[in-house]
Amino acid sequence: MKVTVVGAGAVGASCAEYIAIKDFASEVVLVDIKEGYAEGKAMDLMQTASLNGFDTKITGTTGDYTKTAGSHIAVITSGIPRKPGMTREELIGINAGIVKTVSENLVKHSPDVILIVVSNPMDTMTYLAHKVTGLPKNRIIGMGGALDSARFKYRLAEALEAPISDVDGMVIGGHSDKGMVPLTRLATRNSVLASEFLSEDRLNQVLEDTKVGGATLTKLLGTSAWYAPGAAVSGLVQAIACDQKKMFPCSTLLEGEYGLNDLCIGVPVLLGKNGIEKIVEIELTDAEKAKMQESAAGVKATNGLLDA
Ligand SMILES: NC(=O)c1ccc[n+]([C@@H]2O[C@H](COP(=O)([O-])OP(=O)(O)OC[C@H]3O[C@@H](n4cnc5c(N)ncnc54)[C@H](O)[C@@H]3O)[C@@H](O)[C@H]2O)c1
Ligand SMILES: O=C(O)C[C@H](O)C(=O)O
Repeated sequence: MKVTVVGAGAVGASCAEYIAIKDFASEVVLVDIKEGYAEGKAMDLMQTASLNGFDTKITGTTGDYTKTAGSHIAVITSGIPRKPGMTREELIGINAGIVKTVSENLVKHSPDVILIVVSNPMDTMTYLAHKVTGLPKNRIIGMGGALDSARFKYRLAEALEAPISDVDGMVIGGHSDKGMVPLTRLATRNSVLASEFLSEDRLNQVLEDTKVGGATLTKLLGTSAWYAPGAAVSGLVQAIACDQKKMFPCSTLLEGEYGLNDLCIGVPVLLGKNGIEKIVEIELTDAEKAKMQESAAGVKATNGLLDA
């Protein structure tokens, strides 16, 4: 199983590291535009192999896509991250051009590839990848909900004063400060609804903290986060590589599902060897449906900037 990761920066390198540590891929190719950078990151990571006990071979290249030929899965993390005070949507001007060129290059050398889009604004970049490659919808996956759900569980565990392994929860909707829809109604501690333990106010606080999870870290770090994003991507890659049929909220092209059309947005999907093998439609309340509609309107407004 060959995996390419484009962008050897914070998220790309973290993602490559988690993939290698989990030791399910034979090969990871890192690609960057900065001369020598991907080669350097690959060498540094390979020097952790004997320490961390993995056999995955990691190599790096400065923009030579022939080295990515025959990739089963490719992750796109190339692009600029936001700085404190910015929104993800403000990155579109620079990142759209990068994601377009990178997607074209990847598909040219690996026509059967499954793409995982990470660069922000992620839902719009996933939609753009569809437009430029024309790949079937099961083979283009946007990563956002897996990360947002991990942050939701972190905040739930904090509020419940419970170990994280005790809690479960999911975030759907757009991967943006305003567009996320954490499903607090369905959050649980060991199958018991979180609302049995937490007041409505406390659950709302969990919801609000989750939605600004990325912005909170960006303020602390001066750039956006990478450990949890890298881990979340590696989870999606593993689910596909190992045909796990695992459920994650991912950004996918909707054609009527959830009453939405012609956009990519986060909904639960099953991931296996074919990429997105099923979009899971769960029954939402009227309030949750309204939030999804609002979130979709935000994503569509950003998509509209692609043509501008
Ligand atoms: N979807 C998510 O949940 C999520 C999570 C974290 C970060 N992100 C996004 O991922 C992107 C990367 O974040 P980061 O922190 O790793 O940034 P970074 O600056 O550390 O790394 C980005 C890398 O991309 C490279 N790059 C730029 N143009 C390229 C091109 N044309 N081809 C190949 N490489 C190119 C840069 O040289 C750099 O090394 C940002 O857009 C960020 O907003 C998304
Ligand atoms: O917050 C960001 O800009 C990066 C990423 O989307 C995240 O949620 O960590």
